[in-house]
Amino acid sequence: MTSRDILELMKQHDVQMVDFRIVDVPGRQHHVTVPAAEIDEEVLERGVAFDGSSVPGFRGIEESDMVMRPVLETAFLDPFTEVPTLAVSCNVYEPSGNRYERDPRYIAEKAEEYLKSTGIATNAYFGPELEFFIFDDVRFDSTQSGAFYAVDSEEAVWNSGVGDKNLGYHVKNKSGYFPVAPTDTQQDIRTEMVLELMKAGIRVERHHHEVATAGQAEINFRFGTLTRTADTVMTYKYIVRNVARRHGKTATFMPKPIFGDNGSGMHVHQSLFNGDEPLFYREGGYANLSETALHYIAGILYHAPAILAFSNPSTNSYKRLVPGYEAPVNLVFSRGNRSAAVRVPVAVVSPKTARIEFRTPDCTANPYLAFAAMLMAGLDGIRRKLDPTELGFGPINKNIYELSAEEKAQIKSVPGSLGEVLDALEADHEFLLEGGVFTKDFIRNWIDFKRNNELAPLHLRPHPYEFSLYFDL
Ligand SMILES: Nc1ncnc2c1ncn2[C@@H]1O[C@H](COP(=O)(O)OP(=O)(O)OP(=O)(O)O)[C@@H](O)[C@H]1O
Ligand SMILES: N[C@@H](CCC(=O)O)C(=O)O
Ligand SMILES: [Mg+2]
Ligand SMILES: [Mg+2]
Repeated sequence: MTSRDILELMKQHDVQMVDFRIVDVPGRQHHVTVPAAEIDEEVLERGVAFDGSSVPGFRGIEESDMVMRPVLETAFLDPFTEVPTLAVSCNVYEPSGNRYERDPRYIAEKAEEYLKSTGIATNAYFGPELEFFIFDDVRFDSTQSGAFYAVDSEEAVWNSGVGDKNLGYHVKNKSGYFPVAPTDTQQDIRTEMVLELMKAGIRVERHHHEVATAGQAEINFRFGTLTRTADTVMTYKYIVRNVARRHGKTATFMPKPIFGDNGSGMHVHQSLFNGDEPLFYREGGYANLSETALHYIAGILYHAPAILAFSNPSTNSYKRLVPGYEAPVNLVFSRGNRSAAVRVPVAVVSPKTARIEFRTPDCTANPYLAFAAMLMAGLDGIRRKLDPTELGFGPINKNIYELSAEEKAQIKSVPGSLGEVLDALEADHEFLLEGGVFTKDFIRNWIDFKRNNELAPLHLRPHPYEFSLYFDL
């Protein structure tokens, strides 16, 4: 897409505002809006200035002038604004014209460049599956679970069956995976989300209710290249949240909003291709995987404690990674098995769909950083020819939650806290520095940011559940 195409698109849709968006270091979008009358080819090329000192994770106040420059192929008509507005993702530049080293999008692009430079493959494909909850209301209730108590539509249906007003079919509370309406009350809102995603140019594959008893959803879209897929994740979250808001509801991607129910993950399917040639398939290999795929898996599992600092970067992430809720708790790989950190989907067995699924990540990840970190770990596995079995990562074909104590003792677990993974990243990050993809400054900044802004403040605050445990002691 060229600047001229954008100007043409603006004319066609009577666009009155252009919304320039960047992603901060933790993974939130920020924007600056410019009237269409101010937009010409030069502005689209040069970008717009902004104050970098106010963006979380960016630089200090002493050197705050920065520029956001649009990536034209990311443009879409924003369905949530009152006047026609074109939204576009941007790269961040220094006033000197250099790319800004802490821009997450730059790190993602560098990872793709690095992949090409290794000669291993030309493309890495990523297919993330984002799960989320749609709540009617979010309240605080320390007696329920010692946490925020979220009210969802299914529960509202359940309650509507109580009392003498509802004389019709009494809808029972949801159990199991994906029962049809009226138990599933969210089909229409998911469909509306899908239609908006499609209008924004995202190729949606399907949507469904997820396993949680409360209103949990999943909308799957087609895999793509690393940076563009991370762009899609940002647009997806924006659209999902704003369709929910349109209905007076709240969508959250928090990994474990409800104690005792399934959490929300962002499993990431991955494969490497050399041009058109898929590199992860070998008929007759374990789950029809090639040696390259096995080395890639070994790299991911070997560096998992460090990768999790990017793929599971919140204190809440570790409340999801517990047994019994389909979230992985062990660092092993397995064909078909959903209790393993790396699953090899075997339902589709063609060379083009041969892929691995890393199930650990969740949506609190900044997708640009998490995908880049996974690719770097997988490539390190390929470069060093790591063997997942020699390293003790399986394969395991049983339900890991149900292994005996002796069998479990042989298996490594995923780390249990944000503190642990930040320590792991501090000790293991050389593989991320290859090709200058991540910088030492970025990793230092990330660890300090997470420790100072999330871990330490949480540690200092009395937790609601402590009231239930200790208030009357
Ligand atoms: N070769 C490939 N490389 C990377 N991703 C791929 C490839 N082929 C398919 N995908 C993507 O993998 C994802 C598969 O999602 P799907 O929901 O089927 O996975 P699943 O793990 O079986 O589901 P769930 O975990 O919800 O049970 C989709 O985003 C799809 O586009
Ligand atoms: N919600 C589960 C995954 C369910 C699934 O396999 O789709 C998780 O936390 O990862
Ligand atoms: Mg799912
Ligand atoms: Mg999955």
